[in-house]
Amino acid sequence: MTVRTTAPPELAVTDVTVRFAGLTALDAVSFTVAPGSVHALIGPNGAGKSTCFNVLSGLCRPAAGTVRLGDADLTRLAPHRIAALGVARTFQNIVTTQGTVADNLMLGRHALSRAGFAASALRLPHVRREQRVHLARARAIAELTGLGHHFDNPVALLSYGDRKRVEFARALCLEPSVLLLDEPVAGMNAAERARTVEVVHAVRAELGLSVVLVEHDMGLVMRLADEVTVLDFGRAIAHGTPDEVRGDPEVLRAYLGTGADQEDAA
Ligand SMILES: Nc1ncnc2c1ncn2[C@@H]1O[C@H](COP(=O)(O)OP(=O)(O)OP(=O)(O)O)[C@@H](O)[C@H]1O
Repeated sequence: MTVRTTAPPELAVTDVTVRFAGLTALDAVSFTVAPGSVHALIGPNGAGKSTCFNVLSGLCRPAAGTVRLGDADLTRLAPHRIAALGVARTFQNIVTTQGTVADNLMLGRHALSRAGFAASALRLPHVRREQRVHLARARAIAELTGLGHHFDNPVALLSYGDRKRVEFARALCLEPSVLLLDEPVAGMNAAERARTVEVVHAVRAELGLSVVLVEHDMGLVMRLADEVTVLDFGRAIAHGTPDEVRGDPEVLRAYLGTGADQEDAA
């Protein structure tokens, strides 16, 4: 497995505002994802977490504000350009069912392939060499994400948790410097959740990338995140370590004013 030798660039979100008709879904939201860190976005339903992910991945264009990855301005770029600049994402509700694990991971490598359509169709020697390199890398990513023994298996035969991790591994196959994980454990049982936490730790340690996480499972957020940004009605109401935001009065108020059930309330 290749280990990143340079830190990924900082991801800086500055004063991002998104409006849908009369509704301000994000209101001058700013936060910074430190290189190599896990940064969680949390908040009650409708707080603007998905909208924020959609801005980061180019699916939603902000009315104002900027998103920068190091020196690159990602604001308003098309999704494929943002992916090419090193920001990959998983989707909350997409669970792959077609092809083998290898097929899905090779789709993730496609954007990195230099071979043109004609050369690929003719299976020229340099194309076959390139394919072998991509396949070896896809296999290494499958090992890292706990899917190595399933590499040649049809995805449809895997458990739900493994299928969700195929989506995760496919995003890693883009060799991102920032990975956007949208509810990576939604719908998983306790064992699958624990496994996913281990995999995120392993990926981060091995690949050194930054992770931005939207997740309702507060236990997982507390175990994984270095920093947390709390959104409420489109505003960033708190930033800090998991312990800092857990004790923040405004955060407790946002979560129905109790705070007692924080582990479940988000
Ligand atoms: N395409 C859209 N058109 C109109 N309103 C939208 C659109 N997408 C989101 N919204 C609204 O923007 C606000 C923020 O929604 P968003 O989905 O970003 O919140 P969220 O924090 O991800 O919520 P959840 O935890 O329920 O997924 C909500 O009031 C939502 O109804």
